Amino acid sequence: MASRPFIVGNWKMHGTRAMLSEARAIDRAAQRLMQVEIALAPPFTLIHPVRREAEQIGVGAQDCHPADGGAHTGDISAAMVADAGAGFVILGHSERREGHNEKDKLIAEKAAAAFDAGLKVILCCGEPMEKREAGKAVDHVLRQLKASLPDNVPEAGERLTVAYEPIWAIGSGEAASIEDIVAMHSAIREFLVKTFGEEDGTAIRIIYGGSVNPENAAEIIAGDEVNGALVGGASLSAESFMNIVLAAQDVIASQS
Ligand SMILES: O=C[C@H](O)COP(=O)(O)O
Repeated sequence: MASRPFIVGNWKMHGTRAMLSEARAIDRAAQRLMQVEIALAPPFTLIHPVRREAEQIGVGAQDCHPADGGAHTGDISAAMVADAGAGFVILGHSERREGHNEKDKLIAEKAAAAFDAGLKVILCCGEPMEKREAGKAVDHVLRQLKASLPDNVPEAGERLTVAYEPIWAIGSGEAASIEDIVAMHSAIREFLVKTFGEEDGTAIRIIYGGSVNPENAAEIIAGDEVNGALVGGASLSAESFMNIVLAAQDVIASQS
């Protein structure tokens, strides 16, 4: 695990302004938990309000369009989310790959646009159950990752985070086993070092997502090559999200 775990709450399509009280509570609690890097990715409509309310935590978007602007009704560019106050964008989430038929090439184009706009990128990858059962999970994830990366990743160690999210673990209440998580993260690390060189390849954070909750967070975050967590359902209440952050803080304390 890295010295400073990265815990990101992905609110998905949840949240109206009533949720701002949760963001405020998370931000207040974050002041006492500086050993953990905390961020929220609310829906587009809440990026600016969350940024205004929360000073200690990172704020990001859940998608962006690959073009700078133009006739794309309903879409939002990377520069627009940056202007709204986002510092990063989550790309390649399986819910976008499946629900919006997003392919690796488009995701790589979105990532290039995000980097150009000065954003950091959390790039998601993960296998469906059939691939895991067929013993092809690692091959599938590495192929997906390779194809979803843009040709140029500026300051990769600092600006790229990889999120490993096995599709079957998302929202199922059934996280992957720690052995499977560590094995996949180690394979991803090897790929990143090969692709970006020793320095950047070891600095890129690899976080795990898929049914992380306050009960399983410590075991997952303490895993080798696990640098944090991408949390969906359990990030919707400040209490459960901060219990995950506290678990990460305890892991750091126990290792120092
Ligand atoms: O982006 C977050 C992941 O899809 C995990 O969601 P979950 O924690 O609800 O399983």
